[in-house]
Amino acid sequence: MPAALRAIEPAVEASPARPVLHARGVAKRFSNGTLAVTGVDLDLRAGEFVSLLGPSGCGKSTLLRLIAGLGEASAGRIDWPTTDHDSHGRPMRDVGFVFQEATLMPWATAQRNVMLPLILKRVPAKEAAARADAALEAVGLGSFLQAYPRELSGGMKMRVSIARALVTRPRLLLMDEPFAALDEITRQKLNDDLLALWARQRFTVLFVTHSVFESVYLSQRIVVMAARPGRVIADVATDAPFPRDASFRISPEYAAACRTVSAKLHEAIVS
Ligand SMILES: Nc1ncnc2c1ncn2[C@@H]1O[C@H](COP(=O)(O)OP(=O)(O)OP(=O)(O)O)[C@@H](O)[C@H]1O
Repeated sequence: MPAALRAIEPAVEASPARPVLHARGVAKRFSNGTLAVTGVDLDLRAGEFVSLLGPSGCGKSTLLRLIAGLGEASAGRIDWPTTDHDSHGRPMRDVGFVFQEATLMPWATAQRNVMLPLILKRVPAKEAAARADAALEAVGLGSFLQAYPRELSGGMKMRVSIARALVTRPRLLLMDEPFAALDEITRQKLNDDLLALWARQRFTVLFVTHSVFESVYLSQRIVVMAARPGRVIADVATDAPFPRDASFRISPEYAAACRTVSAKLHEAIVS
């Protein structure tokens, strides 16, 4: 296996049966009284690509943040059945997070940005640099290691952000509308490149989007949420085989899956 791929190999073997996350009855009420999500059940298995789809305000980001440990659930449980626990019995969540904004350090090169999570884990600088270079190569930025964010396009910045999230080989990659701010052509290219990377590495992905088309193109399962209060109303499997490419986008199978998911999204909006 080329070094670039080995460097961001996931810590978990891809196995469709191996559970990564098991959430039951998860609720979050904020201090102002807003019930952002309630009664959420969600299972993720190793190597799965799952999308969370729903209208604005249905609690997609809140759920992602709870899974990442960036906030406590008000009720319910989020278990990590195959994850080690620390001495206080807390799960070592081991997630990578990609936000809608690339959130790069503007004063640092692409390489230094991607090294950051490794440096925070006290990985020696030389090893961190080598792993950052390999991760950047894997997202197609091998020639931009020393570029600063201001020298990169929006799509390239997002690639750096993905490399930074994957460089620690997380058990679960959480992506919160990562491509929403990009133009359609760049977005489709990044969809393709993300799928190609996922096919090689088989990390587990939970991907938040507003787009039916994006969710159907990328995912094996689409979890549809409704708002007020935020809750899961459907879990739709998309059986089309991988790899998926431009021909899938114009296939009857894709159109049919988009219709099914659109109908669920419509239910979510009117419910
Ligand atoms: N920190 C907070 N304090 C109070 N209410 C919040 C907070 N964060 C989110 N909310 C509310 O919780 C609900 C769910 O918000 P959330 O951002 O999770 O939804 P979303 O589906 O990700 O929305 P969008 O698609 O617009 O990003 C909304 O009503 C939102 O206003």
